[in-house]
Amino acid sequence: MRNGRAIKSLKLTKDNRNTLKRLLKLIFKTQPVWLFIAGVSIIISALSTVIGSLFLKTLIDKYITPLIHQATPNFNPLIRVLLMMVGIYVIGAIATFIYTQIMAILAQRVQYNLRDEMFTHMQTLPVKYFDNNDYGDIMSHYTNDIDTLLQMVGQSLPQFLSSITNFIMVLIAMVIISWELTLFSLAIFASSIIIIKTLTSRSGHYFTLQQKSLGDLDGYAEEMLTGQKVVKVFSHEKEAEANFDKLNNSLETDSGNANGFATLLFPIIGNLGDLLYVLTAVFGGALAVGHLATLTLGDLAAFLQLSRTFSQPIAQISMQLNSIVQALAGAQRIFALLDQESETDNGTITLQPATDSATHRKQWNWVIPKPDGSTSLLPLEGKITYSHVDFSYVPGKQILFDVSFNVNAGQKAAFVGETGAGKTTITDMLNRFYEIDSGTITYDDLDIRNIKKADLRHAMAIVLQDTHLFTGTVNDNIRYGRLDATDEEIQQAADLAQATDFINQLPDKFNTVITDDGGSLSAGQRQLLSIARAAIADPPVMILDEATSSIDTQTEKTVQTAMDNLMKGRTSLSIAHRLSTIYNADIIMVISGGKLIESGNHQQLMAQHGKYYQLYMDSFNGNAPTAIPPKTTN
Ligand SMILES: Nc1ncnc2c1ncn2[C@@H]1O[C@H](COP(=O)(O)OP(=O)(O)OP(=O)(O)O)[C@@H](O)[C@H]1O
Repeated sequence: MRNGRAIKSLKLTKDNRNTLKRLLKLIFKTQPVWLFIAGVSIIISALSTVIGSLFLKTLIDKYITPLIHQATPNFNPLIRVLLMMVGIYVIGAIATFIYTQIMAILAQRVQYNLRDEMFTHMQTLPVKYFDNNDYGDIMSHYTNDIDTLLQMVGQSLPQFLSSITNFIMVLIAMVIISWELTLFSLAIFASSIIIIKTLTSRSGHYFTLQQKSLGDLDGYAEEMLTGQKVVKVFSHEKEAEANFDKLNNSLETDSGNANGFATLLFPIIGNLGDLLYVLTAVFGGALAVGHLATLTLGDLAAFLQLSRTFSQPIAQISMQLNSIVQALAGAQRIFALLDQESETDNGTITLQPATDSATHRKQWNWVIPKPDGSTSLLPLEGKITYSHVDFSYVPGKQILFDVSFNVNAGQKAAFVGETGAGKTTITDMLNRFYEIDSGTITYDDLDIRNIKKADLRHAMAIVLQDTHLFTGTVNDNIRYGRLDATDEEIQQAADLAQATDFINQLPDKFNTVITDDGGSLSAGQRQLLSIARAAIADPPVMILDEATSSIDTQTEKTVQTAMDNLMKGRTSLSIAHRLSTIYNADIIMVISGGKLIESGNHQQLMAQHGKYYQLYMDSFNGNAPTAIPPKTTN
């Protein structure tokens, strides 16, 4: 089961209690003063209910009953106390208004902070996290989980606290009036609690299933949306629909069960309240009539009123517990994301710009700290060396075996090999998306583990097979490579990337807004923009994953020219899917099953008559050109 989906049992287990504690701490940290005011308002609101009910006893015994025996009753004292009673309830209503408003605002604040914290933390997570969790799942933290949490902090939690406070105060007031009647009510209450507990634990279980089904459905819908073209191309619409129906059905069943239980709870508990009321009235009447307890008419009326308000919080507590339990599932998933370990970085070597005094060209230096606190400088050149590199994504399933090679600054290196051989994995090791198991990788003879990750990544640019464009103008998308690039530099990068022609045909040229990951552009055009983006970053090392997507021959030529331009004067590691593009590479490395099995230039490898020779002949269906293009260097 994947991390994001690992929802644990939702009974109020230790884990759940810890989540609740952590959440309460978070709420407290957000606005302690307002939280305190809300707490006081909850107490005032509960007090007004109790005092109002107790007033009923005084009202009946001291003001109404004596009036019955008076020939000319004076209603003024009665009106006075009635007004006082109204005053008490008004104060209670104001207090309720205050705490509900405060909690609603507080909930928004908590939600805002959590979203912010989640997004900030997400930026620090290693690529591994995104490789191992699907986007739908991660997205649902920002939508469902946060929403249920908002509901909980804004409504369920304050209502729950208010119900508990009411419950305690009402209980005290009931004992003051009659301990016998209170004991009787408590006995009935205890039986209700047992029933409620059974129901809520069942419903908690179903809510967990519901959240999980929702995550599955979201994940699937997202996957189908992003892969919609592939679904259509392979005519898998029916299967996609059938799978969706399956997930939708299980969501329906799970939410049916969860909500069925939740809606079942309210009437059951409501009726328990009525039962309590009737039984208390009968029992209280019997006590009074049988003179078994000193109960006045006022006592009985106030007690019945209290027992009414006593059963209400019970009904509410159980409902609110349901929402809280449901929100805790979301909170647990959010905290699980926040607890994901950030990418660690022990690198101390950094990059620093320097201007070459002779050429006035901007250059970069590695700044290497020394034990005595001083630093030494080393020019950034772009020499890459792998020594005996082993790597596994998952422990026990090794992908790279003893990979060693050297690419000098300015050289072109190309990786070839069957699909899944490990070409992309080799290049991913250089920017430390993953850590190698053993061996070393050096950049300008510096172990990359000693270089700060941000600076290491700054020292190279990647043009991926699947380009990603952000919503924004063409300018913005190219500038993503270097945020301080001027418009003129962007123009030059676009020229280098052969992208100017097509950009000028767009409605607003460089200011045309691109949406939907550049959906309105062709695969080749998207590739050219991503080449321009890499060109503007202008690092000495380029990693190029050649596009496998079918682009027409003319565009392919343009992309190739753009790539060649990009490689000029730099070290390049390219993953070649078409052998025709790598004749003039300085080193061609043949990868098979995670091992480097042959290396050399085109002529050397052809002369070996090994795997490369075979691949080359196969790619021309045995009709390889007899004259092999001569090796050229830039
Ligand atoms: N994130 C990952 N987690 C686990 N295994 C992975 C991951 N990425 C790749 N692999 C596995 O590593 C192996 C090498 O994959 P890699 O993408 O490096 O091959 P490749 O030679 O670049 O293939 P292609 O030419 O198809 O792009 C494959 O078996 C692949 O399934």
